[in-house]
Amino acid sequence: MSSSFGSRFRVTLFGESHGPAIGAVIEGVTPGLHLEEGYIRAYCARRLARGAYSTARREPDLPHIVSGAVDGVACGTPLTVVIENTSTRSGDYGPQSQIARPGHADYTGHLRYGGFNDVRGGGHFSGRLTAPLVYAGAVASLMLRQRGIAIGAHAAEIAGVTDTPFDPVSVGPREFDALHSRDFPVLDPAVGEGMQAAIAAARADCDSVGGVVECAVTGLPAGVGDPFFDTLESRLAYLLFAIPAVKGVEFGAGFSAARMRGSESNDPFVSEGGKIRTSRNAAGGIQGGISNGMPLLFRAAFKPTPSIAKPQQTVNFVTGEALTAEIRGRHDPCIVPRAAVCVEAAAAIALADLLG
Ligand SMILES: Cc1cc2nc3c(=O)[nH]c(=O)nc-3n(C[C@H](O)[C@H](O)[C@H](O)COP(=O)(O)O)c2cc1C
Ligand SMILES: C=C(O[C@@H]1CC(C(=O)O)=C[C@@H](OP(=O)(O)O)[C@H]1O)C(=O)O
Repeated sequence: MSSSFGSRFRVTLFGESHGPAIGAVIEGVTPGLHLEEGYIRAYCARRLARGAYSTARREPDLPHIVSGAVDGVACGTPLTVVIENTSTRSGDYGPQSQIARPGHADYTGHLRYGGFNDVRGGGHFSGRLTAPLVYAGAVASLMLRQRGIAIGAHAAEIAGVTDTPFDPVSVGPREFDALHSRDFPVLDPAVGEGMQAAIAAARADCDSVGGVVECAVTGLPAGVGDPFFDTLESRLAYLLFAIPAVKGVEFGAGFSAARMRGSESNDPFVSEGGKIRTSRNAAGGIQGGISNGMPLLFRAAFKPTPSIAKPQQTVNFVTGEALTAEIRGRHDPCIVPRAAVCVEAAAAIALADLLG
């Protein structure tokens, strides 16, 4: 069983998409931390379904704190947050409960839990579990903010439409603030229009599209991370791959470094006012698994949403009968716009755990 992560900042997720509630138990919160309601509300709101590019399932996702805080101040003891599921429509899953939705976790979940898993809405596998993940990320971000660490993410690519990338050397809180104030998380709003048109076209075709989230962290001191098994990349990737539908993670130049020469991939060192920096940042701020003081930069690839209305070949995994699946329900035609904050949250949790 592993719905828990971390040792110094530990997050346990619980619940299913169509149960009464989902939530998190968060351990390692700094005693006395002010759980700023406005900050946490705005942070979590970035994950809410909205516009024509999200699922039609709409819920306020109000966090109810049931332990670990008094009058909005963390006690330091386990902080438990409960978020009600208020818009379930389980009838969409009744007749298809034994049908393996291509791309979803119905079949593997059935194998892993001997058929006792809650299949409604993907149960514990659902992207819905990112609501408490994001709440925990908001708390972690408040802790990181006290250390001058800031995190921002944007939809770098959707259906082949690309946003302006972060400047790998100078990216900072100014870009993050702009992103956090926008409904659609892109640096260039005109690009966002193109992305939304591509999502609408896929939806009209009973299909879905994927994309890439780019994330940056600034203010992280040099020297964080350990070889071999606790490298900064490993710790971040571990959390990023917990987000449903993430299929690839790269740091800095990532896979494109495989096509560079050493002279392009190496970041020249410079000394500025007694501080050592690099004049480029192909390393994404990490060398030898340890932060070098430059912005951390990484990208997470999201596959297209698996539940699509287009007829697909599959089987009933109990009887073995061949079927054509025509999936009903309220699904995101693209996960990426809502997932940018999930990537920020995953990074915040990983870093809060590393920094202790
Ligand atoms: C924020 C978010 C929303 C998602 N929305 C949907 C959805 O509406 N329909 C769906 O089939 N999958 C959705 N997913 C993805 C599935 O949960 C995921 O593909 C599934 O659990 C299988 O896991 P895997 O893709 O990592 O193998 C969403 C994921 C996230 C992070
Ligand atoms: C509800 C959310 O996302 C859900 C994630 C999801 C999935 O299969 O991952 C399937 C859909 O839910 P359902 O089929 O149960 O209506 C999405 O709406 C959410 O993110 O809050």
